[in-house]
Amino acid sequence: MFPQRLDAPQAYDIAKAMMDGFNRHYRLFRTESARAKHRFETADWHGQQRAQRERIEFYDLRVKECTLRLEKEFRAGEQPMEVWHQVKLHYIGLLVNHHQPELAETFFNSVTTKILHRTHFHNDFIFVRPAVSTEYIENDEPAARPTYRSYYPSRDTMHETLTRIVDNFQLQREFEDLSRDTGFVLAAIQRRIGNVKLRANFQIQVLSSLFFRNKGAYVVGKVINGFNELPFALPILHNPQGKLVIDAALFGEDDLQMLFSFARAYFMVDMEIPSAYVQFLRSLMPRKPRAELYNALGLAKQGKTLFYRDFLYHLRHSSDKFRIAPGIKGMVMLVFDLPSFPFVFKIIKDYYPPQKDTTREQIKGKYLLVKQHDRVGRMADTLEYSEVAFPRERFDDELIAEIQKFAPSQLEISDRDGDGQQEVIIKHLYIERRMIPLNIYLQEAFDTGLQDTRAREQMERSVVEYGNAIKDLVAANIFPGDMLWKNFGITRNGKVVFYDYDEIEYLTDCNFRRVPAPRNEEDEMSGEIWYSVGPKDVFPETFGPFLLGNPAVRDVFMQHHGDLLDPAFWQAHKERIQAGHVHDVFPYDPERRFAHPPQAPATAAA
Ligand SMILES: Nc1ncnc2c1ncn2[C@@H]1O[C@H](COP(=O)(O)OP(=O)(O)OP(=O)(O)O)[C@@H](O)[C@H]1O
Repeated sequence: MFPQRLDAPQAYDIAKAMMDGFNRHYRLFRTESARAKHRFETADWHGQQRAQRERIEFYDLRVKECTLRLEKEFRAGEQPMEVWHQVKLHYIGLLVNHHQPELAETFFNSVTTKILHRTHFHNDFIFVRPAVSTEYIENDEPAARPTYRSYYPSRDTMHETLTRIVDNFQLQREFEDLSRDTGFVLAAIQRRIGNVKLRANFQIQVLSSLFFRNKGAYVVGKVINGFNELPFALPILHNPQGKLVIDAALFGEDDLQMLFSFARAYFMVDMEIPSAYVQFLRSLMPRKPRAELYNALGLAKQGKTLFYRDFLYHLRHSSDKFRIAPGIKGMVMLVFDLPSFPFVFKIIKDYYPPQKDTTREQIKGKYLLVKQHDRVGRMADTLEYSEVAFPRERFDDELIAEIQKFAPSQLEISDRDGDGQQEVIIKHLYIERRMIPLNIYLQEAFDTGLQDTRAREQMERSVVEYGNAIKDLVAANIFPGDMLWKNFGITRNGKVVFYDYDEIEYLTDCNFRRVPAPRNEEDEMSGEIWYSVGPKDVFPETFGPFLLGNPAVRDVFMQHHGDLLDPAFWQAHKERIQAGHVHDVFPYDPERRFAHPPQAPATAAA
């Protein structure tokens, strides 16, 4: 029932306290994101990575703070439901001119669901659906920057305009030769658009904040001509002499999808109106769900909310059943999927075989490590949910039996919300993009037969990419632990991505050792490991027998990645990282990099 009067005085105060809590959160989030520019200018790479990691924690801290305040000042948990109903309505009122209303609604949900009982998790009390529109929000303050800027060059002024676009970001560090680089960009644009006639609406639109991640800053925008739009991104990096360079020009949806991939760390972007950024980015990548764009901007809680809404919507508009995911079953994770939906759901099992010496807490710790670490395009991001309810009739019986057997503590089948429908409630799960497991992908090639050119290419590409994936992880200080093919998947654009995190370690925590020479004949003949092995010892020479049983696979692997079987390779990377080196990660093919002429080495330290 809609209340005709908002007559509970404490309702406004609670709503206001909640809004203050959110505003404080966004202020801190934005300040940290805005500082990325200075860290980039001063080449503070460790600082940038630390900030990327720490910012992820901000949200939960602020939710906790706000929940405590509501309990302390208003005894929020004891308030009757009429009051809570009014709290939501007051809050909507406070959102009318807000610049981040969708984020503030999610914050409201996060706090409220900590206080109210599950039976009240519906639209009267929380924002199951958004109440306030994010369309056409503008910041009218006089000094406000617009979300994006438009430039209207002619053919003759294109070069100069491109230079001005980059100049307008006012980076406080010198370019090596900006005009030369914008010349490269111009040539790349011309290769794309050729000699087409420039229409009346010809323009370049550029988001007014740079996107920062690791050692890069990215200009993001689009070229519009008539009915055509060409998305682009320009990575700006430091060259070895410490001067700025535009490193490449990325164009089109595919390039941008790579840049904004779910397998990479989140960007730092100074945004007053995030929904306007998302809308702009969506025009560049229409197939990318909004949830993933919010994630990529570091607004992961919003990503999670939108993902869940998309998921419920998909459930309503589909009829297939959840099933055990195809592939080799995990020893620590129970994995299921819904064939019509491109994600997998992972539950930590209650017990594991003896070779998996781990605990639920340790596994959660590893997943958290991946979330906070630079994923370098090689580790899938996961969304973590608790108490997720699914309709029972959508579950395959075999899957229920599997969960009952391996993860009974995580399963409840009941009608918790009292609507007469049985639900499967999973206490804790991770959700991640579904990929084709690499073992299945390779098997497809073997089944077709390697005499077939396409099958052979599929095999070769997978093996080369697999090694590249491991090398990228190594450069990012990650030892994947379990490198079997089944723990890697192929994404839509053919990239190999790792997804089995329970044995992951920092490279710098591992000891890479050579297998010692046998002491005597007995050692040599023994099928057992006769030398002592510490918990963090790794013997790269022993990887071969597990991975390279197939001679064709072995040939390709040894040709491109034989160094992965040499302890010296791992040790050298470990030492580089320990010496403070921060690797370069290019979210594009190295061939795309502009060929900058080599510079004389710097005389002073940059
Ligand atoms: N993102 C994904 N896309 C597709 N399939 C997946 C995905 N994640 C997991 N799987 C499937 O589920 C299986 C088990 O997943 P995972 O490797 O995460 O579990 P695990 O218990 O950690 O495995 P292990 O026994 O190797 O430690 C995989 O072998 C694969 O077949």
